[in-house]
Amino acid sequence: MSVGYDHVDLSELRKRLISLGHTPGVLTDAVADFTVLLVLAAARRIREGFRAVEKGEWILNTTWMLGVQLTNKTIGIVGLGRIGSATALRLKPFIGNNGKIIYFGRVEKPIASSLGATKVEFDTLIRESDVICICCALNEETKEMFNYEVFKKMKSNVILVNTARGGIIRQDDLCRALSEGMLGSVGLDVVTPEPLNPNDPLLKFDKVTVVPHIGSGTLETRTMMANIAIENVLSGVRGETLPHAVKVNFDTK
Ligand SMILES: O=CC(=O)O
Repeated sequence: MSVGYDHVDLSELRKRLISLGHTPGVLTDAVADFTVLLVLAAARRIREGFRAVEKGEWILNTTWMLGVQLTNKTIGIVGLGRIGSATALRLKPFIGNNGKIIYFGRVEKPIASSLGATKVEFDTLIRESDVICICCALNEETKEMFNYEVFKKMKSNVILVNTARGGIIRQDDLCRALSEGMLGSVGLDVVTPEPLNPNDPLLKFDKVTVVPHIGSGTLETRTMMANIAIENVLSGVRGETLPHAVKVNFDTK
């Protein structure tokens, strides 16, 4: 019951002629909402704020706990597909008329032009963005695409949010970059492994917010996903084509 299928061995399915169903389309809004939530949470230091209140470390000082405002900023979206474009659409009012949306990778064409989003090289995106949202699928091309060399090129106060798959970020490199003082703040709904060990080094950085892969976790979306999964299963047991099938390509020649 997921839209992503990076956890399934497609070549094994192909060999065994097993069909694969997934639940596309219905989680776009939930995940896009959640991506915005993480952008704002990271920009406004929500995790540190909660902690300060809980630990009695609330300081009455106007220069304390200052965050970053999104007005006029450049948002970089990696993967302007369904979720990426819904995220960009939601973030557009926050950046205002002088903000910019740039993107790299897959694109839903009509949306990109109506957003006024500009396609750029990956290198440009990571150098110029104030906020980077990872919204692409995990595959051979995107695996560990965010590594130490990439973190080094980012703005020192960049906000990095990943609601796609943990494997797109090389996590050891992220910890190294953070321990060397790089990056502004980070919001992660996806990590490696899941669940993350509570002693994982990633959790010691105040500026990293990790949540437990709940981007699609609304009652509405999970209900739609369940219904799609049920339709897939029923069609499967009846020997019919799955209504929401992953293209496994059973070409065996
Ligand atoms: O991450 C969630 C999904 O792929 O459904």
